[in-house]
Amino acid sequence: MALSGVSKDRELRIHESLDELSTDLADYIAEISEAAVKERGVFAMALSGGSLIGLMGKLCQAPYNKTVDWAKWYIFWADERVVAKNHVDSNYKLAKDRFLSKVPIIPSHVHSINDSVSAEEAADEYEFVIRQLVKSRVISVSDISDCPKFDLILLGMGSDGHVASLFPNHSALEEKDEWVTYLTDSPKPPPERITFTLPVINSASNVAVVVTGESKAEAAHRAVDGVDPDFPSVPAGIVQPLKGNLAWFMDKPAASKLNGFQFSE
Ligand SMILES: O=C1O[C@H](COP(=O)(O)O)[C@@H](O)[C@H](O)[C@H]1O
Repeated sequence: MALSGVSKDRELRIHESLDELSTDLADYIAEISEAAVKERGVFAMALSGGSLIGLMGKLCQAPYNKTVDWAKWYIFWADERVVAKNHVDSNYKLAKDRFLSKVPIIPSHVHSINDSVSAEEAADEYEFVIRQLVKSRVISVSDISDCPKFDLILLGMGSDGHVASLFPNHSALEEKDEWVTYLTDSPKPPPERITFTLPVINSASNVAVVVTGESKAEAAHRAVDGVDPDFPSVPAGIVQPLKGNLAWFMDKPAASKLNGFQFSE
């Protein structure tokens, strides 16, 4: 790793290259899955879309393709665009093409949204599915928030600082009662989306935020370097698991505007 450090309970893992970041991310996911399978017998992970999925590519290669206990994996989406599953904008399609089709995860363990109903119905149905899987303990439950406790939630971040489909100044950010909410006016196309709410994200055992590229440096600075009344934070800055671990994976361009940290080589 190029640099590592801790800031306000966030572990910062800053890498020289995308290749190095991908290897570290694959190691991190494999370790968390192994620990979850040992402790609970299953591993429940929620994905996002975007650049994150390409950066997970090493999980499809040796040694992980042989060492990971794929049959125990359950896959969810922290956010999804309400489009057909074969649509170019579908987060499911991206994950299927680049990751799920290359590893032996059991198809019935892959829980994607219903793409043939409205965004509101898709969010309600997805929350219902998650509630059933909490009941059967495929997904654990938080002892402090009454929310599902995913073993791992993987988030990307947009250059505006959004995570999942929680955008700056959008009312979905304030949703406290639902586990899954919906948008019909996403500032980034497509407009119709479902998203995990902040209480669900912040109830996970582990959350990783994966951020690359200079276009995200300003938002990463806002999120990591904290809140100042004249310098508002962004949704990524409010991701702070109540009891879980938070790790930020960055390349150097994304980390180039961070300040105030002690890094060790
Ligand atoms: O719209 C979305 O954008 C974010 C960030 O995507 P990236 O390509 O800039 O990494 C993604 O994490 C989210 O899941 C997706 O729906």
